[in-house]
Amino acid sequence: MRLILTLNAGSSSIKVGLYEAGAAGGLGEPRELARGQVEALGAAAVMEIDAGRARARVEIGVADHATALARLIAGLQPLFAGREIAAVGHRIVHGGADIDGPRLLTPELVAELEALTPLAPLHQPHNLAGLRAAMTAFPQACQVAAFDTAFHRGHPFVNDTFALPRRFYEAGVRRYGFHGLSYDYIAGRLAQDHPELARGRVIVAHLGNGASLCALDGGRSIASTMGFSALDGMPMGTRVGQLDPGVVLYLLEQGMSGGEITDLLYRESGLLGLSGLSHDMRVLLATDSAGAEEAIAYFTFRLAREIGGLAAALGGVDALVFTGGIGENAGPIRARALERLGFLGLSVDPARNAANAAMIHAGPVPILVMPTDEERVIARAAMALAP
Ligand SMILES: Nc1ncnc2c1ncn2[C@@H]1O[C@H](COP(=O)(O)OP(=O)(O)O)[C@@H](O)[C@H]1O
Ligand SMILES: CC(=O)OP(=O)(O)O
Ligand SMILES: [Mg+2]
Repeated sequence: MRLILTLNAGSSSIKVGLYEAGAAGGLGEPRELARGQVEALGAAAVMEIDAGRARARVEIGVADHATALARLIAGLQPLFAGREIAAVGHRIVHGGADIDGPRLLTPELVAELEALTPLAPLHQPHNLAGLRAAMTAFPQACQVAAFDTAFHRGHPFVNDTFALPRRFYEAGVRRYGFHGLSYDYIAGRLAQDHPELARGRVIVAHLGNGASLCALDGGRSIASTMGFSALDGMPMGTRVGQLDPGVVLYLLEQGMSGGEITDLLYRESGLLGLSGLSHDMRVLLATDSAGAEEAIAYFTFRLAREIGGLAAALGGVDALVFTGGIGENAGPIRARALERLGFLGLSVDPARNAANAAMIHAGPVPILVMPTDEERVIARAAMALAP
């Protein structure tokens, strides 16, 4: 059986997966052998992976993604036990306006993806660092990209554009949407486990370090809260979310540089900026301080607003799904946002919500908690495209 490695180099975390391809010809499901993750790079970063008979413990020990990814791939070798990696699947956050599915990575495509780096400065360089490390380590393997943006490329024009002069849309200034691998996985799980819901109007809230929501109509994305970049919509761990562009103009006039504003909006804002304490929702929920409370109040208020907005985009809501680290685990956050949404038929069962049960609703509209699995979607793409 052919081995597939998946790399998901996010803004601060790195996730890897090791799979065995299913039946030849791209049929069947990849079989998961192992997975590992580091939440944050840095001196203390260590990844431990257990693949049953083989284990690896990789001391990453650095914050820079290129070195970290090269060390990681070298350290994973014991897991492969002399077997060849047939394909490496990469999460690539930005695929631009035309890419609507996974692609084999060619030098031309890599150059195009490099040019998109300014649109996703927290992700694209790391994704491409993973690609370079994998090409060096596995020159014989085929390299496949699975894109966050691809799942959203069918949005109707009103959800794909800004009201700028039309030439900007033609030049690629569009609402792309992200987290598409996660939404693809959830749409697939819904179709399998709840086909009647999957045919309807479903709002999916992917709440992790990055956070966005997606409106699914019959399993297809019709709108996302993230736009041109992975900054828009929900406030996130360190990203600002929705912001009046007048603020950016004002900051420029005040003498801040582009680089300083980028740092402010991507790295110093969101939960961290509002609380003055931490980007991590677990820390905020466990802390009794005015800053933590205000950050949680803003996050849950915006979450309710975004759900209301997407319900309007869909013309109603037949189910709501929570996923991502916060969505899957933070009952108090779900409950607080849902307090405002009874008018949509969304209300929560406190006991099931506290237990992170698979279904947590008390009202007429199903509310589900579903673990996401971006790695599996990447592995499926690699398996389908590897010759
Ligand atoms: N029990 C929990 N309660 C609240 N937040 C949690 C909990 N578990 C995880 N999280 C949050 O989930 C985030 C990570 O989510 P994840 O989807 O793994 O993020 P990413 O893939 O974007 O790195 C962490 O920053 C943490 O704040
Ligand atoms: C696009 C995005 O925000 O990704 P992540 O949640 O991995 O930071
Ligand atoms: Mg994520």
